[in-house]
Amino acid sequence: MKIVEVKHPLVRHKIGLLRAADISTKHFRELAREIGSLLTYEATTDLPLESITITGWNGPVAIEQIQGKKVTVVPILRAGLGMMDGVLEHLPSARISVVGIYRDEDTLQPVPYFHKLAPKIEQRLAIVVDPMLATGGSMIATIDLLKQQGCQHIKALVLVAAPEGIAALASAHPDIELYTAAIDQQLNKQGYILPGLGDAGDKLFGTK
Ligand SMILES: O=P(O)(O)OC[C@H]1O[C@H](OP(=O)(O)OP(=O)(O)O)[C@H](O)[C@@H]1O
Ligand SMILES: O=c1cc[nH]c(=O)[nH]1
Ligand SMILES: [Mg+2]
Repeated sequence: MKIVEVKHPLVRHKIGLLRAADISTKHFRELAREIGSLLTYEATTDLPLESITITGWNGPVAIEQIQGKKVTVVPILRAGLGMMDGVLEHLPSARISVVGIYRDEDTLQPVPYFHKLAPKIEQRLAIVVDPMLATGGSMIATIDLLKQQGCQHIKALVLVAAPEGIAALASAHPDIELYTAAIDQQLNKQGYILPGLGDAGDKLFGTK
């Protein structure tokens, strides 16, 4: 599995701000969206371009545009919604494929409860977004679902990844690419990432 821990100073700065215990809901949301945008910039460096000729101010001019491959953004509910607008800043025409999965607090197993995928998903690049890759169970279940529907080209964008989650994801889906703003130290006994961000969904939605 290709793993990219983005080292850009803007990303390093913003992920540091996200770790503050007293961060406001507003600031957490802003930073999650902004880092989502910066990760998208990194994750799209290999999108193929094609040349076309258009009419410019002084006649025909050759320009480059991203080739026809369609994109779907896949937020994993709830917390993935916090990164979705950052992706759409760069890919405003992308279809959205919503996947609802929560992690059972006791077993740490992913529990699917909803999905509504974009049409022709087998022809699309899927950019899956979720702030936290902890055990990896939620991301693996989402990618299982996308592949069952025929999706072949998948990139995952997360804010913080635990080594345990990276290993599990690489074992289950070695063909995908993972972009993360930080690889942290470990999981605690409750399956939370250390030093991590705490509960990203609760921080984004103000539910605690
Ligand atoms: O890698 P895992 O061990 O599966 O854990 C990570 C998952 O846990 C969190 O979601 P949560 O279950 O809290 O749902 P929420 O987004 O609705 O808060 C997070 O947003 C991931 O989806
Ligand atoms: O650290 C973690 C792990 C799972 N889910 C979160 O929101 N945070
Ligand atoms: Mg949560």
